[in-house]
Amino acid sequence: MKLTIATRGSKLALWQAEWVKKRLENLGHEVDLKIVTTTGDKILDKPLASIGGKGLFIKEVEEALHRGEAQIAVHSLKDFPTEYNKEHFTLAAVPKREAVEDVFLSETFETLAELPHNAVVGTSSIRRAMQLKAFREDLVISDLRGNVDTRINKLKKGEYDAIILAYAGVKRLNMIKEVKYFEILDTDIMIPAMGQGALGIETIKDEKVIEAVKPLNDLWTKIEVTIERDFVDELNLGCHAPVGVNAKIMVDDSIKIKAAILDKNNKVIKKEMVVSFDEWENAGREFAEEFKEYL
Ligand SMILES: NCc1[nH]cc(CCC(=O)O)c1CC(=O)O
Repeated sequence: MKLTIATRGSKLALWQAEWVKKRLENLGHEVDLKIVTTTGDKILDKPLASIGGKGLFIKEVEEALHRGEAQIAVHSLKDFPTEYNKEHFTLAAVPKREAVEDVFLSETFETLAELPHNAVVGTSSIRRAMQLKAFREDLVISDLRGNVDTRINKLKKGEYDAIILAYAGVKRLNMIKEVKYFEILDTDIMIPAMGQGALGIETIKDEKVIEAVKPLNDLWTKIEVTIERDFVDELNLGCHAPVGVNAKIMVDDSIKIKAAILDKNNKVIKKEMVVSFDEWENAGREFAEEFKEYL
């Protein structure tokens, strides 16, 4: 069928929309892209958490769906709020997740541990900042906004000793080679954001459209990200809040969940839980219970 995908215009968003377009075309559909500019794209001088948090990269894209200009929106799942317009739209498919980790990038230092005392690390994410500080109290966190390519250019200009980004985004844009040193950060040190590394394919509530994108869904990824999203939702936190959460289905089918939050005294609280596969549906909300007393 004829389908239009609404997407943001950043290089990463376009790469992701093109990725979905190609797969839908392989399934025999005819696909166009419709590019939309969002509030999150326009305001580049403030940390995202300070401009209202939830849905900054979503609103204008959903408006294009409302106006009938597109039936599908492709998002970085990480930026897709747990509370969205479920009356009109649905998260119809989550493709297989890319690398979930964050990555350390530097022109001068090989690893995070080898950074000199008081080194300046660029990130505007409180999730990353709180975990960096927990790992190395001396590190100086400096604001860094912009698209993935903009942030890497700022690193190369020498404004930071290192920066932290989602590995998935850097990989998709094939930009690892632009930077001298990179280190994939173990999720024990840097717990990723909910849904990090995964795409969210949102559609209008039309059976034909939903059926068209369903083959792109990866059941394992869907289960992992559902646990992560339930966890964040249960704690009433947005996607720009100080919360890291990662669920991973292990080779023995058990599920390992890790999370870190910032408590009311600005201390990082970190816990891990292992559940059996058949408990996955309640796992995210149950795990969240263990964090409620700290918020
Ligand atoms: N917050 C912006 C954003 N949204 C998704 C990604 C990367 C790709 C992904 O996690 O799927 C990024 C960049 C980053 O955090 O480095």
